[in-house]
Amino acid sequence: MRTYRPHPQQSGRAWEVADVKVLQPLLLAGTHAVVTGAGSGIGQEICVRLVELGATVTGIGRNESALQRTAELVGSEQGSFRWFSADVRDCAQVRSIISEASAELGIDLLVNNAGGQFYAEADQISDNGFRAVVDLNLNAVFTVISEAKQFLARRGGSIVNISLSGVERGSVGLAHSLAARAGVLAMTKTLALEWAHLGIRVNCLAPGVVISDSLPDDIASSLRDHVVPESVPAGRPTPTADVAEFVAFIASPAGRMITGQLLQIDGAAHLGRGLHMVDEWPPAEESCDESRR
Ligand SMILES: CCCCCCCCC/C=C/C(=O)SCCNC(=O)CCNC(=O)[C@H](O)C(C)(C)COP(=O)(O)OP(=O)(O)OC[C@H]1O[C@@H](n2cnc3c(N)ncnc32)[C@H](O)[C@@H]1OP(=O)(O)O
Ligand SMILES: NC(=O)C1=CN([C@@H]2O[C@H](COP(=O)(O)OP(=O)(O)OC[C@H]3O[C@@H](n4cnc5c(N)ncnc54)[C@H](OP(=O)(O)O)[C@@H]3O)[C@@H](O)[C@H]2O)C=CC1
Repeated sequence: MRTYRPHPQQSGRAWEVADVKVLQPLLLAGTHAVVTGAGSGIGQEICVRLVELGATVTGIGRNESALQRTAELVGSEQGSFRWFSADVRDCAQVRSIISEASAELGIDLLVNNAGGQFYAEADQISDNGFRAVVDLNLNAVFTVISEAKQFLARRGGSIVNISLSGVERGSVGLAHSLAARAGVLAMTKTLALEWAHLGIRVNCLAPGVVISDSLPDDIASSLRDHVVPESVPAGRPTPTADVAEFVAFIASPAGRMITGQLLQIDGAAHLGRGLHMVDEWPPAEESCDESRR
């Protein structure tokens, strides 16, 4: 099987640095953003960058010490960060937090980033397992958006739903998650239509393989050593900073006509052989023969 490596000219330090900041300082001054899953990984990076660009950011997640860590990471010279601990699947908690955080400020940007799944082939996913993943990655997104709508409508805000690269195709081990994310994509396009007259824009950003600090070591090394070389034509993972910068761009005036879109930030992974997030894929020939008997 062919494996992918980064272009040699791009392997030097200049290309590797996480700092891809291209947006103007204080671009988002005076705006209020709500970010779910703010205590780690992509969500944490988004919070740090939005505050740096001058936004007031409200972060939501379950783990208080993780959210506190994000609060410590954000600078204090530009915007500001406060956080609420909540499970995004809990409608009552979401309603009360969104109202408290946004009654005065309204919402200019909502980032639905909280999400995740386990990896299993479809016949290893129980009804409850399927339901749990759809609850987190689809139903909770609708809940948060519904509660935020009245505050987004005040000044015409923007919604960014963090999706998964490959959402329009398939990837082994992700039937539940891709079903949920495909639902979010359909919802994104529909709300972009329904709410355009309110000035609300709705988009999906779909990272490819992101190896953030929050991943357990064994998963991080499996992604780095197997999934990226085998599945990402660009031969490199997607840095969290690239996702954060694009979220800020979409929220800025430069994004004012961008709505109903899916942007896959993935080094062409969605055009490649697909992700195989389970061991032993394709199955050994014996097991194919076995199943034909
Ligand atoms: C192509 C282009 C490139 C595409 C490039 C794309 C790259 C993809 C890489 C993606 C990376 C990420 O998303 S990074 C995000 C990493 N973080 C996470 O994924 C963590 C979040 N995950 C979770 O919290 C859990 O997995 C989740 C199920 C969603 C929610 O947990 P809950 O506490 O609600 O649920 P639980 O009570 O634990 O479990 C509910 C049911 O799920 C079952 N379940 C749980 N884990 C299971 C497992 N490993 N295998 C089978 N079944 C499992 C349980 O047995 C239960 O079913 P019963 O026994 O029947 O009751
Ligand atoms: N890493 C990757 O390769 C890719 C990730 N993605 C997606 O990007 C998003 C962020 O992932 P990433 O940063 O990598 O992973 P993380 O696991 O670091 O981030 C997920 C965040 O969601 C929060 N979260 C999970 N469940 C809930 C819940 N029920 N209520 C509130 N918050 C919740 C977690 O915090 P807490 O547990 O404290 O609640 C955590 O901060 C996810 O949707 C993920 O699926 C997409 C493509 C690739």
